[in-house]
Amino acid sequence: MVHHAPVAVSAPGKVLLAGGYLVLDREFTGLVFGLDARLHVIVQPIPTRNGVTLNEIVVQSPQFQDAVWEYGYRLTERDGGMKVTQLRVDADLKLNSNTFVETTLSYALSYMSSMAKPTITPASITILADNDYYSTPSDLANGSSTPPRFHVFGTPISKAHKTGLGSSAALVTALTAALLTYYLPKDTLDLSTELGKRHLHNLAQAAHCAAQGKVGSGFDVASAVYGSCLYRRFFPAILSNHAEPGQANFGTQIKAIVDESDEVQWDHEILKNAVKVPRGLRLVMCDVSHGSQTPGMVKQVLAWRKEKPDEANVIWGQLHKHNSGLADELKIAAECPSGEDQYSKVTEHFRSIRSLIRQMSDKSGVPIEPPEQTKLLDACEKIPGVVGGVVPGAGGYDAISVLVRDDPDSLAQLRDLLSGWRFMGGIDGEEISGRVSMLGVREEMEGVRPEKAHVYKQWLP
Ligand SMILES: Nc1ncnc2c1ncn2[C@@H]1O[C@H](COP(=O)(O)OP(=O)(O)OP(=O)(O)O)[C@@H](O)[C@H]1O
Ligand SMILES: C[C@@](O)(CCOP(=O)(O)O)CC(=O)O
Repeated sequence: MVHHAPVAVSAPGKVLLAGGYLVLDREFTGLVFGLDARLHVIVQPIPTRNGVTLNEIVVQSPQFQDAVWEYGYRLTERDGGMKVTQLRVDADLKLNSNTFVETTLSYALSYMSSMAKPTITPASITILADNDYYSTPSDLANGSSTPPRFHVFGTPISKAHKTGLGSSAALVTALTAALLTYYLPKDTLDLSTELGKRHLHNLAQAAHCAAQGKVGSGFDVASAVYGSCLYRRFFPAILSNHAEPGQANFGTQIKAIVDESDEVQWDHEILKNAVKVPRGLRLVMCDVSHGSQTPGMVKQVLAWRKEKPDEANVIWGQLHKHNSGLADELKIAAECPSGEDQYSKVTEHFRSIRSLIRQMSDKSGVPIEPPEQTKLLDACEKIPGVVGGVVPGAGGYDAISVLVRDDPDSLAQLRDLLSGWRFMGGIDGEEISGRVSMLGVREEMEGVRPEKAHVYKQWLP
């Protein structure tokens, strides 16, 4: 049997600071920051134990309850790729499945078996998420005890309160990268090269879209692979017409999608050099606990744009100008600091973006920056060290992002404001209330990266 050495890979979370909704259209770009909250995946040979069948991959996420998923895999006929099936399931299959893990396994194993015919040996996979992906109990959040490296939440994943940092995109990316690194020789796929990263990106986007059941802009997977960047999306048709794992020709199709055949070419753009944060500033993410995201926001905004293209396109154009201006001014301030008021243009762009987002909210009827978030952002802006803030991504009641001077005084003032804040809002006629907490995350430039597997020893089976 081929013996593979254990591998570990991590991928960052994300925040779409500017370009929500616009980035769905290839005409516009999104300013996306990778965050230093990472999703870690470790792959190792399966420990021998009774009952392990030949082709078995066991995945576990030890921070959560009932988070062990066992899969069998087999190469299918008619070039259908590798079929991955959950084992030992019973009546509660629905409760205990993990679509993102299962789909990523099917896509990555199918891609690999369509190429150099590597031996897919049984493996044990462990997923570990940095604590900020989920709201932690208050003793962790207020810093009264030293948080463990990986907090054990003790609930099923479905019950954990997500903070919106893109856990599924980071998971799919880190899992895909870990599987490729574990099973393929370095001369077939090397993630430290541009080509290796591009193949990872294409495969992770395909798996993430399939697991989500929709083709989004893909900014979250792009930043999980490449880190902070200015992102222009891919043409969606590249992922809307292929077979599913197990169906005829999936093997050839997924290989063409990942390696890019003559007919299949990706046209996304990743501009890493366009994104900088001046030394002395940092991004802060504030989680609105008990907030919730109104479903269908994207659908409703796009429906409004379709119905009133003239009205929407004026706002889209102005927003794009300020989104790009924000990225440009941050870069200028990072590269050539220019005295005390060096951030005044950055602040102006933040204010214009917020005002345009509120117009978008009014006209589309979608609470992208709802009044409660307006109050919170206005209060943050009054703190002297705050350069600006926005509702990131799709907006709504989930979170706000603030760019602030990275000094203890400014951060303490922001933390004080947030810890005393009581959030009251209404979603679809339902009253919600909650607290706001400052997450420990900040921007990070680096995307996916290899880690040392032995570091995770105490959390492995
Ligand atoms: N630590 C984990 N272990 C195993 N699976 C996980 C883990 N974190 C996330 N997942 C998978 O990702 C799913 C959550 O994906 P979803 O897209 O709803 O959240 P998200 O990516 O964090 O959201 P958002 O895009 O709003 O930031 C979970 O249901 C699970 O399948
Ligand atoms: C609204 C949208 O542009 C951003 C959604 O961002 P988030 O999931 O709220 O971080 C959708 C997308 O880009 O796929």
